[in-house]
Amino acid sequence: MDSPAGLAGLRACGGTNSSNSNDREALNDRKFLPYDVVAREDISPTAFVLTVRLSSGTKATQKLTRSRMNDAWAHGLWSVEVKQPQLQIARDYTPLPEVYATHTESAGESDDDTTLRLFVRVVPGGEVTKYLSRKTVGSTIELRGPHPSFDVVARLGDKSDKSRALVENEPKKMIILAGGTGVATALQAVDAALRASPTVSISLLWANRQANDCYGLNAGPLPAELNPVVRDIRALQALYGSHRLQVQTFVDAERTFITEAHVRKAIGGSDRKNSWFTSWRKGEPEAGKTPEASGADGSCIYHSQKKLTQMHADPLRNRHDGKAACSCAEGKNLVLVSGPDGFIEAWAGPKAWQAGKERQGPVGGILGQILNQDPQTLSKWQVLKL
Ligand SMILES: Cc1cc2nc3c(=O)[nH]c(=O)nc-3n(C[C@H](O)[C@H](O)[C@H](O)COP(=O)(O)OP(=O)(O)OC[C@H]3O[C@@H](n4cnc5c(N)ncnc54)[C@H](O)[C@@H]3O)c2cc1C
Repeated sequence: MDSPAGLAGLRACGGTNSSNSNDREALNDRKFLPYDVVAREDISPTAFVLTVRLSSGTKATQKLTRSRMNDAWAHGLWSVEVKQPQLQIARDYTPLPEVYATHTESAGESDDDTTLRLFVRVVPGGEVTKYLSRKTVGSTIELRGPHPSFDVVARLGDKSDKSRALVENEPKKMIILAGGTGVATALQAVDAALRASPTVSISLLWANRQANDCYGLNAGPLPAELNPVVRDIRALQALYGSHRLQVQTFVDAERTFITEAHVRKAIGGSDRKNSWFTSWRKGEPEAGKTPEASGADGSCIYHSQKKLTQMHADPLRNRHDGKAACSCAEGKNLVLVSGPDGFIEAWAGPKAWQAGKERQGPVGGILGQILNQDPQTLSKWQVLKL
């Protein structure tokens, strides 16, 4: 995640020039709109999930909000900004995927449901998180968005809504290294990828400070006793199969940490004999494979490694025209790194500022060491710093 005090977290709080009042009063990326807090679930003294809904508006603005949320969910990764009105500052938060629709009967199903769930951790001295920590059911907060981030499904190989064949024919892997609330972005990616294709499998490595942040993930308590994030992960596993969403948790307080060995194992997968990892260990390229054989087009916005270093986010795809967004022969496996700046830097190197936007920059850190040693590996995997 970006530096909270960085420019990405401090977009100007302005209005919209649009003449269309529905447009202005439905969720939009220019004007902040009031949302009611309709539920609050505390995970620990410093972490909680707020469930919010558009405060007012006509049926038309609610439907338009819902339609914009649907576009954002179709895109995959996205965030909204929350404004602290006294200080006139805003910060980004990542809506948790609508897995709650599997826990409740009504939510997420109607065409005017504007519900969003935000997972927030209070940071010491943090202005917006302090403000949000005081919010209870009946409070109002102001939101704008959606702000699209990366389109993980396109990067895995999907070309359009009408042509899912690419992803379905080619098993793809996604490895996610998540630190703390970085799990919100991880869950967006999990939901988007598993929904898109039955042949994507995911390994989520989730690091937390305290055990109760991820308590009950691997066994034990009934869903009602679980915190909302753990409950969502279990619901996703129930929906798609725990073989497709493997989760390992690590707890600082218990001195368990994600290590390079965990990541190598996740990338190498179970069939070590035929994996790129074995080739890399032997210092040999995989038989018959060259970087070009992966089919990645150097000009493709989704699959060119060079282009990725310059990118801030992926454009929204036109989900209905059926046109291929890229002409690469195949997609990429993905390593997603989502968490505080220090976490991202250690695993994947720092992001880079350019022309007022935070770009991906080259892959460094531990993943850089792993991946850059073998061109075959680089041709098949992409790292996204989130
Ligand atoms: C795209 C995006 C999505 C995000 N999604 C979420 C989300 O779903 N949930 C969530 O809780 N946060 C999320 N964040 C981070 C969030 O935007 C804020 O930066 C964070 O909540 C702190 O805001 P603040 O105003 O309370 O702290 P600030 O007033 O900005 O910072 C106060 C102090 O705390 C330090 N600090 C701030 N954040 C952290 C941190 N994470 N770890 C360690 N020190 C920190 C700062 O360096 C500073 O010294 C996201 C950020 C981005 C860019």
